[in-house]
Amino acid sequence: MEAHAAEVNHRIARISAHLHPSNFKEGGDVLLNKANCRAKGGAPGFKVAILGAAGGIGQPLALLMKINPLVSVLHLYDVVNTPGVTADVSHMDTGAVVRGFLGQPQLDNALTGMDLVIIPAGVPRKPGMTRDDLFKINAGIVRTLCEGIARACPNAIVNLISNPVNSTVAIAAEVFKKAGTYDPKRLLGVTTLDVVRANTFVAEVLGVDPREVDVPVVGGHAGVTILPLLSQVKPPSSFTAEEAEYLTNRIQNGGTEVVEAKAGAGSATLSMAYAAAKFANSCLHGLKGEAGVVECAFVDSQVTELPFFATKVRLGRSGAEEIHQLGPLNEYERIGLEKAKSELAESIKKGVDFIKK
Ligand SMILES: NC(=O)c1ccc[n+]([C@@H]2O[C@H](COP(=O)([O-])OP(=O)(O)OC[C@H]3O[C@@H](n4cnc5c(N)ncnc54)[C@H](O)[C@@H]3O)[C@@H](O)[C@H]2O)c1
Ligand SMILES: O=C(O)C[C@H](O)C(=O)O
Repeated sequence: MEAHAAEVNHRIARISAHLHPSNFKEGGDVLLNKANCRAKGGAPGFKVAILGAAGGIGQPLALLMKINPLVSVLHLYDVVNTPGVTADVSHMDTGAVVRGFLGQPQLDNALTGMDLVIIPAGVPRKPGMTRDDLFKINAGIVRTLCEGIARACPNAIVNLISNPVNSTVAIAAEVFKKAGTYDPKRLLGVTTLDVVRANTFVAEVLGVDPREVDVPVVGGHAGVTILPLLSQVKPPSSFTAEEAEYLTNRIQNGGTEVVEAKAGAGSATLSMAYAAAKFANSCLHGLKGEAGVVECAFVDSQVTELPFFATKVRLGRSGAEEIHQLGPLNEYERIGLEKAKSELAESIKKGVDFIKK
C-alpha cells in the first residue's frame, strides 16, 4: 500500500515538473515525458504537428485536431504562447496525446516522427493589404519551417496555409529541392476555404443545404486566381450571367470580406481552422489508404503550363496521388482561367526566386 502511494506521488511530481513553464525556457519538450507515460496505452493513429499553433487559426485548429479520432499524437509548435495553448488543449478527454514546443531550438523535436505537418504560421492581412503584401515576412517564416521539415520529417505530408499560398508553396518546394527531399505529392497548398465559401454562397443562391453542394475551385488562392467552376457544380445547377458574376466575385473576395469585417483584427481564423481541419482529415483518410478521397488543393501540377495549380486531387497513402484535369469550362470560366494564370505565374516565380537568388 505504502509502496503504491509512493509511486503515485512520484508520478504526480514528475508530471508537475514537466508542466512547469521553466521547462519551455530551458528548451525541454514540456509534456513530452508526461505524454510518453500516457502514450504507452494510447490509441494507434497518426502524428500531426501544427506550426503556428498559438495563432488565430492555430488554436481552433489544435482543438479540432485534438478531437480527430485518427490523430494519436498532436505536436503544437509556435514561437510564443505554446505552454498555455498546450496545457489547455491537453485537458480535452480525447485520444490524442498533446505535446508543446516553443521557439526555434525546439522545432526539430516538434517535427520528428510526424506524418502530417500543418502550417498556419505567419502574419495575417489588415484592411487595404493584398496577400502578396505578406510575402516579405511570411516567406522567411515558411523557409525556416520547411528547412526543419526537410531535416526532421522529410516524408511527412505538408499542408501549407501561410499566405501568400500562391508563392509560399513554391518556396517550400524549392527548400525541399535544395535539401534533396522534394516529393511533389506530399506538398499541398490549402485552398479548402475557397471551396467551403463557394459551397456556402452557391447554396444560398440555390436555396439548398451547403452540405449538398460541391463546387470545384481551381487556380490559386488570391483574388482572380481563385476560380470557381460554377458550370461543374454538383448537383448540376444553372446560373444566370448575373448570378455567375456575383458568385465568382464573392468567392474571390471572401477573404477580403472577413478582413474588412474584422477591421484590423486579422483575417479568417475560425472558418479557416474548420477548412484546415477538413482538409487535414481528408489527408489522414488518404494516408490510411481509403479510396475516393478527393479535395481541391494547390499542388505541383501539369494540368496547365504553370508548375503549380489548384484542382481536385485524389489523396492517398503518399499524398496527392492523382491530379484531376480541369474538365469542360464555359466561356466565362475560360476568360477567368487566363486571368488567373497570368497572376499565378508571377506569384510562383516570386516564390522560386526567393530561394534561388
Ligand atoms: N490558406 C488560407 O486559406 C488562409 C486562410 C486564412 C489565413 N491564412 C494565412 O494564415 C496565416 C496565419 O493567420 P492567423 O490569422 O492564424 O495569424 P496569427 O497572427 O493569429 O497567428 C500566426 C501565428 O504564427 C506564429 N508564428 C510567427 N512566426 C512563426 C515562426 N517562425 N514559427 C512558428 N510560428 C510562427 C505567431 O506567433 C502566431 O501565433 C496568415 O499568413 C494568413 O494570411 C491562410
Ligand atoms: O484573406 C486573407 O488574407 C486570409 C485568407 O487567405 C482567406 O482567404 O481568408
